[in-house]
Amino acid sequence: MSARTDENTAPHRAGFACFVGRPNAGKSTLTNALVGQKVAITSNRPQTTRHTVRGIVHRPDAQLILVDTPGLHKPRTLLGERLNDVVRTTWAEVDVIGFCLPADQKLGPGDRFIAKELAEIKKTPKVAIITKTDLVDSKTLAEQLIAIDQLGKELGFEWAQIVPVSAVGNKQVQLVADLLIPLLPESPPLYPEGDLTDEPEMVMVAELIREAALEGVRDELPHSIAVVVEEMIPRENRPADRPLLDIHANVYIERPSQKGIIIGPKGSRLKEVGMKSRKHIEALLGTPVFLDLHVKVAKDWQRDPKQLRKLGF
Ligand SMILES: Nc1nc2c(ncn2[C@@H]2O[C@H](COP(=O)(O)OP(=O)(O)OP(=O)(O)O)[C@@H](O)[C@H]2O)c(=O)[nH]1
Repeated sequence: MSARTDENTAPHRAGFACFVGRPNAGKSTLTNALVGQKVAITSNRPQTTRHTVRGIVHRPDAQLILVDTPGLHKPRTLLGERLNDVVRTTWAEVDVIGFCLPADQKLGPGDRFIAKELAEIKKTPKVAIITKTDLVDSKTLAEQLIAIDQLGKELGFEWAQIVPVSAVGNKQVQLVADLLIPLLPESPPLYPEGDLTDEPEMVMVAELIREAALEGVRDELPHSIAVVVEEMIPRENRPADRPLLDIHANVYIERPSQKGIIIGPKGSRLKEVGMKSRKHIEALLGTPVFLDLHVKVAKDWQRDPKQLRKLGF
């Protein structure tokens, strides 16, 4: 199959891009805005994107496959080290890297740490994406643009582009895709049209539950929650026009003392987590769902290689 769609038009391009940046930089939100459907986990807590989730932007002349990675950070646990490995492996494999920097925060040591790592990946074009521009005035934005340009120069490389965007305010979201696409190789489409993600459904369902469980919990909890979907089976003997999918999932925490926080008074919080995530799961899978959630303690799972494997890391 030729990469050219027509002799007079530009060649078809297809390839992989990943967004990097420190926790909370807005990577997941931008991925969702570009793909136009909720595929990556977002939350106002740092480091919630554990799995590599791909969203696909389909255009007549291009296919942009987005790989959403966890934030690179100083590893304190075995989980932290594994996450950083995932990030580096992803960087080395993609066609273009989008470095997300929030407009409302001055460049800090965290950004420099990532930028230095990026400078090591010489061959891959790097686009600086200034996120959350709705939070700042034009003067602050201009200063950020200059600072980012300078950062590249200090580290000995040029950004292929620097583009400001607001995923929440829906400003310049399409422009981000417009600028990334020319940096992709000429290639026919790599995925069937209409595919939004190739993440296994069970992992995405687990992410949705985890996202709901993270909402409004205390600071110490986010890194201690893992969700595993044990099974998803269509309920038997349902009328054809009223199917029901039974989903059994376990919410893992590290210490018995965390159980109360997740479950809430008389189970009220867990019920809410179930209701909220069920809505998202039904939207994702397009079928009514019966969600059965259990909270389990997996002692110190972040430090235990066997548990990590079991929980999918
Ligand atoms: N005002 C505003 N807020 C944004 C924008 N994009 C993201 N946010 C908020 O910033 C927070 C973090 O966004 P995420 O997309 O989860 O950030 P992330 O970089 O994926 O975070 P990690 O998964 O922790 O690496 C959330 O509360 C978002 O709602 C934006 O364009 N404008």
